[in-house]
Amino acid sequence: MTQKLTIRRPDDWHLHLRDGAMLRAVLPETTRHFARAIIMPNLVPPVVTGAEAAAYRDRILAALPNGDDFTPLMTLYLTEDTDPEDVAAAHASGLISAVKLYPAGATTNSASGVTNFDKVRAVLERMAEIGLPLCAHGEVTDAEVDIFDREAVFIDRVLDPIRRATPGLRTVMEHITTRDGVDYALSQNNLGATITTHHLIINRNHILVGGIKPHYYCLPVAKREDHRLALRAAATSGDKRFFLGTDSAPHTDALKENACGCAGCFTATNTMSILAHVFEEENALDRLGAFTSLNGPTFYGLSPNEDHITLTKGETVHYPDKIDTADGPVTVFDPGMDLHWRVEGA
Ligand SMILES: NC(=O)N[C@@H](CC(=O)O)C(=O)O
Ligand SMILES: [Zn+2]
Ligand SMILES: [Zn+2]
Repeated sequence: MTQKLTIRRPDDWHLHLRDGAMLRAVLPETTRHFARAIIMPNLVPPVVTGAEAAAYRDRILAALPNGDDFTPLMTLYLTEDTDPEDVAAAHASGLISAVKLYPAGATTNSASGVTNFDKVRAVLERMAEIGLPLCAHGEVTDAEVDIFDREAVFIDRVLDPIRRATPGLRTVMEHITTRDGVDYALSQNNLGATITTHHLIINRNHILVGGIKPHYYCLPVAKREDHRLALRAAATSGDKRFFLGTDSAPHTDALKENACGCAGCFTATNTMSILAHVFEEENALDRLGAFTSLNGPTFYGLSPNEDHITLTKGETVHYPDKIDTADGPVTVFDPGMDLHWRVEGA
């Protein structure tokens, strides 16, 4: 008997679409399955003002494949010069859904991020007043902190102090990668945590054993197996604090397979197949829809999508190894296993 699973159309609560030729090449990979996505603002230069977010939204809409129904949910990149009034106006007009915090230097295109958190106090307080969520890339950047500890240290030194100092600030811990992240999320209210597809699949051995695998390198870097298991338990638990943010982050092969390779895994293409596989392994197929389609809208105060998708299990599903772009090929994340779930009609 063919196994079938029908869920509400999913959304992606953390997505990098880039711009120009890359945007045009990767956008269909997301809009094929997803109805909405939180669009990351780490372009070069970053999307800082409401006017810049409006222009970026227009470029995304102009690049949409014919007939695809997709809503980009825009974000602003928080800098030490961000104007609370501009943020509030962008929120009031319905243009933006969140503000993104990058500690300066933490990840790809984060040079304009925050170093001195006192300088963004007024913006955070305004956001708490108006109910606008803060999405945080949760890693400290101090040279003396080991890269595998940077998420846990961020929670203690930055996130928890911000939340105590700004009661009511709705916060999303983006792409959590540790048991510490899961435990902190479970201890809080008014807080969500996105989990990526790839962090449910890989641990740090996948990056480093048998030769360095640049296509498994992303930030926050994958941690040891115990942390991956904690993420799988959280994602498949149904707990409303956890939802999908693929963090699908395209970089060309030339930039990944490089002496100083870029961080980011490109998972838009095969994410739904991989997630169905993971949830089936965890005996949690009945909770896939909560993770991909219900918990995110609940956190962001939106309705779940009205329409549905159906996944069927059958023969091995083949995805392209690479997506062609005018800038060069982008490698699709390899989960290292055969996939059998496919989204019907797509
Ligand atoms: N996750 C990544 O490894 N890379 C992201 C940035 C980010 O989400 O931190 C990117 O923009 O390439
Ligand atoms: Zn990030
Ligand atoms: Zn990201």
